[in-house]
Amino acid sequence: MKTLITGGTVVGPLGATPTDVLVDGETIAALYAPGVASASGVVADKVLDATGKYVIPGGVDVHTHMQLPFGGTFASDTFETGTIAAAWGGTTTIIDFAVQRAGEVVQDGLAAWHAKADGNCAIDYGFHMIVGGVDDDALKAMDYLVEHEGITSFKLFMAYPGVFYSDDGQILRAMQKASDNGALIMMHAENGIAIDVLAAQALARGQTDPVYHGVTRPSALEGEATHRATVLAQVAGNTPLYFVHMSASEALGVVSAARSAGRNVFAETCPQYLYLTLEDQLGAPGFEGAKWVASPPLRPRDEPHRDDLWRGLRTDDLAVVSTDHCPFCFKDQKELGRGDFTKIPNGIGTVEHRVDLVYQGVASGRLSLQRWVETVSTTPARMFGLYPRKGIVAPGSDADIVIYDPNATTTIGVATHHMNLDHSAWEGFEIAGKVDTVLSRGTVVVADGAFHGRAGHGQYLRRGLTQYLR
Ligand SMILES: NC(=O)NCCC(=O)O
Ligand SMILES: [Zn+2]
Ligand SMILES: [Zn+2]
Repeated sequence: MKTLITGGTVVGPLGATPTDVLVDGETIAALYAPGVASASGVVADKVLDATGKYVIPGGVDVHTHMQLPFGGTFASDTFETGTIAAAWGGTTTIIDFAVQRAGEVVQDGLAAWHAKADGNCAIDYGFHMIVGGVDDDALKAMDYLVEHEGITSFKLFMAYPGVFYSDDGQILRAMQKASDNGALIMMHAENGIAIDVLAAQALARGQTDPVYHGVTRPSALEGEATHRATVLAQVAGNTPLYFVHMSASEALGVVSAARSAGRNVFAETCPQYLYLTLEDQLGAPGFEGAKWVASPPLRPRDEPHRDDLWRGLRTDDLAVVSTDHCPFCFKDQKELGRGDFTKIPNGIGTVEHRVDLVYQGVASGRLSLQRWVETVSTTPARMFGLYPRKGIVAPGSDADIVIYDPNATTTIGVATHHMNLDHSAWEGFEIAGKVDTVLSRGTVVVADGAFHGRAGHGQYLRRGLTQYLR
């Protein structure tokens, strides 16, 4: 089956160029200057007219938590519902986090994630591994996963004592292992020990509302943990280090300084930290703010975090925008924390909206077209060993393609989204631009306002080592 995409402007890291794209089967076969394909007699089974639209590589969301058991419940999107929602939003690859908890065998945690995901995903998927219990066996398993399972990134937590938390010694040992086997260490950098003290003190004062989740996780404690992790990575042998869901100016400053010193230190942020605030969302009246309880928390409106994060995206100090998609319904899930903010399951659902939300940076003049594509697709693919199979519109790459209409508009809301979530953290957000058509490995999965894909189409991706080292 051959598909010719005509009349569009292909956007990639090198710029935006009017180009026709020929897809043959699951991959991109050729790129043509406008009109050259028809003049040279190229015959296709299907023609997609992309006139006036951008043709971009499918989005790569490297931070999702489908069906994650967390906070006494499970993230509400399954691999099926979450990947269908992702496809609607122009994301054609996710990397989800398989989990090993302290005392568990790492390979058992991985098998549990395959059991949830295999045969159920509508788009391609890979896994990182959360190592919740760094010990001799887990360290050995890290080698095994890199060599045999295509899992080349491991998340550690300086937050959540008693759940996923690693102490500095455990972090150092895991970093030493990654220095040896080439894996990337992903870090949740918040000082969880200090945060637990602040949270207990707030509760003792009767401060139980969702906003205190933010108040008790100050940005300085993200900055402190970020600094500590960069020092530990240096001591461990200059381990490549990637900070997840960065929210704070202090943390970004640490990353900028490390990068200026030539270190292999990288970071992602998420749309919630670019747009939403502690006062406007987390501080909503009553218990409403629970919808936006996530860690790190939304930051105060009058502090410089959001502007700094946008600047970081421009300079590549922030290389990636992921979602940290971890949805919990308001009813019965977020409500577990009524009267005690520490019991509100942490997480926000955004997997469907990332490509649109970052495009708003282009629409508002804060980000170039190239940086949009780099931060949502090309760099995540390179960072996590998927390039050039993913992340670029080029001959030989998987035909994961989004036709994006910059002249259409959409409004986000629970009535129209496809995530399994009874509210939207983005309710009423007006979006300039719209995902028009989505191809996943050559198959049209979204077109004409309808989903044409199927659960089970998505393939497991064995990943190589990071390709983003300096
Ligand atoms: N971020 C969040 O609040 N929930 C998901 C787990 C994590 O990434 O820390
Ligand atoms: Zn985290
Ligand atoms: Zn996460």
